[in-house]
Order: sequence, then C-alpha cells, then structure tokens
Amino acid sequence: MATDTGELIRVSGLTRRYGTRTVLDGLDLEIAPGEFVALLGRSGSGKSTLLRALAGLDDDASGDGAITVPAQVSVIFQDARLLPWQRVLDNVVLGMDGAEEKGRRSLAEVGLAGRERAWPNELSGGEQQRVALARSLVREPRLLLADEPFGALDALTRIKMHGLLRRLVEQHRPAVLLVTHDVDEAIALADRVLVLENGKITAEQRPGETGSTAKIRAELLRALGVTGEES
Ligand SMILES: Nc1ncnc2c1ncn2[C@@H]1O[C@H](COP(=O)(O)OP(=O)(O)OP(=O)(O)O)[C@@H](O)[C@H]1O
Repeated sequence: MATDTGELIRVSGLTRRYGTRTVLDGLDLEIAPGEFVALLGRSGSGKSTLLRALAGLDDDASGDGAITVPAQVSVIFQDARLLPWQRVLDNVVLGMDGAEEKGRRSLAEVGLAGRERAWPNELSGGEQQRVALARSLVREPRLLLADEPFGALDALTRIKMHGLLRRLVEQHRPAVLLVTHDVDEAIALADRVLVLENGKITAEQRPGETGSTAKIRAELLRALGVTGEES
C-alpha cells in the first residue's frame, strides 16, 4: 500500500468572483492525507469553481485566499477528455517518459488489460472514464480532484465505477475531493460529505462514523434545501 506524504490540504479564506458575482466567499476547508471528501451543492453553487481553484485552473476568476495542495494533483472530469488520435496506452502515459510499463499496470488496475492499443473511440463511455482514471493514477497523485466523474454514465456502470474508485483509492490512498450532485453517491463513497452554499461550507456529515445512513441523507438534503416532500 502506498504511504501518504502527511501533507494536509488547506484552503483558507478563499474568495472567487466572476465579474461582480461572488461565487466563493471566504471559504475554509481542510482535507487530511488519504481522506475521501465529497462535495454537494446546488447547481451553480460553486463546486466546480472550488475544484478548479484547487487544480490551479481558475484563471478566469478573480479573488484571494490561500490554498495548500500537494505537488501531485490529478483531475478527472465528467468527460474522459482523451486525445482521439492517441491510442489508449499513449493517452495514459501522455507526457511521461518511459512509463509504458506503469501505464500497462494502471490499465490492468482499471480492468482494461489488453486494450492498450485501442483508439479512444473504440471504447464505451465507461471504459473511456476508466482510461481517465488510469491516466490520473499513473501519476501517483496525493490529491485526486473529481468533478462529476460518473455523471454521464448509466446507473449500472456508475455503480461499477463506484466500486472501482473505492478499491483504487484504498490501494493508492490519495486524498480525494469528489464533486457530485448525487447524495447517495456521496454517502456511499466518502469519509466526509460537505455541502457548499452561498460560497461557504454550510454542512458536514461523516457517513462512516455516526448516525444512520437515512438520518445523514435527511440532514444533507435539508442542507441542500430539499424538503421532505420533494425527497
Ligand atoms: N468562466 C466563468 N465565467 C463567468 N461565470 C462563471 C464561470 N464559471 C462559472 N461561472 C458562474 O459561477 C457560478 C458557479 O459555477 P460552478 O460551475 O462553480 O457551479 P457548480 O456548483 O459546479 O454548478 P453545477 O452543479 O451546475 O455544475 C455559476 O453561477 C456560474 O454561472
């Protein structure tokens, strides 16, 4: 099992604006090494903005605050974003020298041994997302940022991907920040589930530790502004 670096991920007083619209408003967040955190929030609440800030991909926003992240950060999105003119293995090890063997191992870990020389368009959506996962893991990230990574997949593939992600995270122990709309996905996967509202973290639940799943789900839905009748 990989050991973690002991590096705490820390966000303090993070503000992000698009024009005059303040999306993140003095947000504070800490993620422990190896911790799996899921982030829920209504559409437009700023989840992707926070993730992009952590990834250093937010040049289009203004603001301030301090962010401490490990050197190795990987990001996966809803779409796999593979290069269509590169074979699967080449996509996995893109920009890495002499990493073919590691790339093959990563592909085997995500269940795609034997598909190294396939082109991305020969793979299903779920398989392409597995390649994206392999491409992230081969870089041995200490923080994995995932923005709705299963949002475009059918329900069955989604469940399979949950199992795969959990297994890979247990093995490699990166810290994870998973942005999702799906309360049940968040509860199933994360050590800690956060709700983002009005630019700050407004609720926190720890599914593994206390309370029944039904109670945790109800608390999260309440924090998201979903009433009992709607849920
Ligand atoms: N590049 C941009 N320029 C201007 N406004 C933006 C930009 N990116 C995001 N926004 C605005 O910032 C707000 C937060 O967007 P963000 O994508 O972070 O929300 P989200 O919580 O991830 O939403 P969703 O769940 O719908 O994906 C939205 O109102 C959005 O319109």
